[in-house]
Amino acid sequence: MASLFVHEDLPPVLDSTSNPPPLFDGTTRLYTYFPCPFAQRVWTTRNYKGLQDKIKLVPIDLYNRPAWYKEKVYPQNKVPALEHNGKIIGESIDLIKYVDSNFEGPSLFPEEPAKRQFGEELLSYVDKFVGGIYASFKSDPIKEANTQFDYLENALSKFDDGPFLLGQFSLADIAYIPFVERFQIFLSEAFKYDITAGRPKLASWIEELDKIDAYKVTKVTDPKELVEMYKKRFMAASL
Ligand SMILES: N[C@@H](CCC(=O)N[C@@H](CS)C(=O)NCC(=O)O)C(=O)O
Repeated sequence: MASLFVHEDLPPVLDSTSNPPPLFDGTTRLYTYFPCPFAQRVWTTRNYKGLQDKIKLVPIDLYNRPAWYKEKVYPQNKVPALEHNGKIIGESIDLIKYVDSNFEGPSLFPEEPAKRQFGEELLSYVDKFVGGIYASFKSDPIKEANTQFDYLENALSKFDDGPFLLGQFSLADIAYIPFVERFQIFLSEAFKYDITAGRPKLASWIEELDKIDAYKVTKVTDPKELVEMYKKRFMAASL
């Protein structure tokens, strides 16, 4: 089934001066921070499944957080978090699986056992992919980027019935793309490294993802700000 995405106006961002929403009133809420790649995974999943009316976005200003968020919503004080059926659930990979399994809309995980198995493998590997690249900014980003993006290029060869990691668009693509998007910007800007050079499957994967509105509306809006943030956060010692 194709995406049920519909365009929407984004709600205002809540900060330390904002009142909490009427918590645990039966509304399902996704607490988010628009620039966060982890939260972006859940936002994209929600959009693709057409759940704009069922899961309300509650954007939080992470740099000026309302005290009630930690006290009353999510003691871990991170995003994303989902308020659903009187409970708060966190962790983006658990959440994209949860939203896919517990809400209506097109399924984002295939039925075929071989695809399910590889999908789980990709979802287990994603922290290594992300962590490896983050850690390498202080040492040898080119070497690590070669390893990690070759891994993706290789993974994209596994199924040839579509341009995505499991053939059709799935949770596996949603888990990786927010980070690939950011690494593409940063590696190009800071190291003149083009992640798609010599990787045709990766290039067409990104191109196809860019055609999916549910993802497109969640993309980085200010690449310059991202580059500055990455420099400060991951390369501070070398500045
Ligand atoms: N493992 C978590 C990571 C979430 C995370 O680190 N979110 C960041 C924003 S991108 C956050 O909330 N940081 C606030 C903090 O750590 O205080 C997930 O996958 O959801």
